[in-house]
Amino acid sequence: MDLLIKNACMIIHDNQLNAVAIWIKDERIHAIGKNFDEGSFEQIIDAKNQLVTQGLVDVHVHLREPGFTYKETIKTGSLAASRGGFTTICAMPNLEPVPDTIEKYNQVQELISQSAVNHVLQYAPITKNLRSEDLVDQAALKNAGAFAFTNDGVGVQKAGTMYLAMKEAAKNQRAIVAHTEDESLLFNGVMHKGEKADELGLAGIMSAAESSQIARDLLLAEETGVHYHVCHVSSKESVRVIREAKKAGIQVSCEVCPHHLLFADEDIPKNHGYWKMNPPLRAREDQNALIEGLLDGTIDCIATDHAPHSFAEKNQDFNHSPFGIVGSEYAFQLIYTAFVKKGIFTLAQVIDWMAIKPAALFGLTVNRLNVGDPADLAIFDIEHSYTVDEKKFLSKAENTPFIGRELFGDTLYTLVNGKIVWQGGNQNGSLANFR
Ligand SMILES: NC(=O)N[C@@H](CC(=O)O)C(=O)O
Ligand SMILES: [Zn+2]
Repeated sequence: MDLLIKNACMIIHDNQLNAVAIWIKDERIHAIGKNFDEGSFEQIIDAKNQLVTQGLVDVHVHLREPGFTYKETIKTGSLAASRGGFTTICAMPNLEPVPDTIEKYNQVQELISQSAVNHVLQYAPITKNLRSEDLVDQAALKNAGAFAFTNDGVGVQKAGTMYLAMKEAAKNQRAIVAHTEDESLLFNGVMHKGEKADELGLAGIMSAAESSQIARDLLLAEETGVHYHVCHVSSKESVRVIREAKKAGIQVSCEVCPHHLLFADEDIPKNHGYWKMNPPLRAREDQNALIEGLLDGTIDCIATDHAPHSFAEKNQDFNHSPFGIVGSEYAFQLIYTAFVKKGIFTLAQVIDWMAIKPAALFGLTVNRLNVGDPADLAIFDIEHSYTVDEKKFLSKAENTPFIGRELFGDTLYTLVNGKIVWQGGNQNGSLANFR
């Protein structure tokens, strides 16, 4: 089918292109230009006053299938991501069973091929059952399609285990993606250690629980030469050690989550599970260090850590709720509203952090808006504002502190391989200067 997106505004490397047309044919971008004969297209999308971007890429989501389908499924999680403009998402392996053998990994792949509406790439774990003991067979899982290895949800507690995993991953040319958390430094903490935790009478998690394990891993990454990627960096010390490691030539990359960029612990209004996530919201200076880290290139990309849980699980206080918040459906909109509209980030930077860099880090195929690229695209009505309404979520879950927030940038369309997988409300905004 031939589809034309006309009057598109696109940002390519800081240049804004207005009123261009994108011709999509056979799942790919066939041509980009101005004067196509509209009569020869089966479908035409008029993107007047709207922003057309490469499909967004989220390297950190939890889809919960198999094992926890009451929280989310591959179908609902991938739909939620499509609504957010994501065309590729990378799913964490803290599932039941953990896909730590080829058989179990292939079973998840089969479920993905049956029900995902966008590209879902499944991570394989670093160790069997996510425990810091036996390594998985990386070479076999790589052959089965594993694009990277992670124990997200828990840290790899033993340095020796991490070292051996990194050595193997370097050999297999795969990244080690690390949730860093030294369990001996947790002391039953449920939120960031500081005044707010004291005020709420809750046990705190010190930043060093995260940053000390990053420091350990950076030296092991140097020793092994592996590509080491750090999940959801949350503290200023973590940013500092990663910045130093990059200067020293260590092959490290990292991601930050929207909630850590938008909030600090002092913003937590009450002792409620919708504010509980791992790592926790830290101090204002940590939040500022994360923004700085993105701007100076220490932090490579933005990832949501979409972590759905049931209402009953999350509608409790900090001591009883599990960690995690959902994020797929409004991540771009949060960043656009809080940072681009205020002139802190440019749209080109955000597209880089949410579409281009995350794909490049792991060698994933991505649309770069070149002719011949897969037609993975999102169209945002950038000036249309709406309120985050959990009742409209496509995710099964609604656990997020962003409920009720006013955001700009409704997702009008998400296209995967040239096929419309999400179509939103059709409000016309006005074409502002998107940068
Ligand atoms: N981030 C969270 O708070 N929770 C995640 C695990 C994780 O990403 O660490 C989950 O699986 O629920
Ligand atoms: Zn994690």
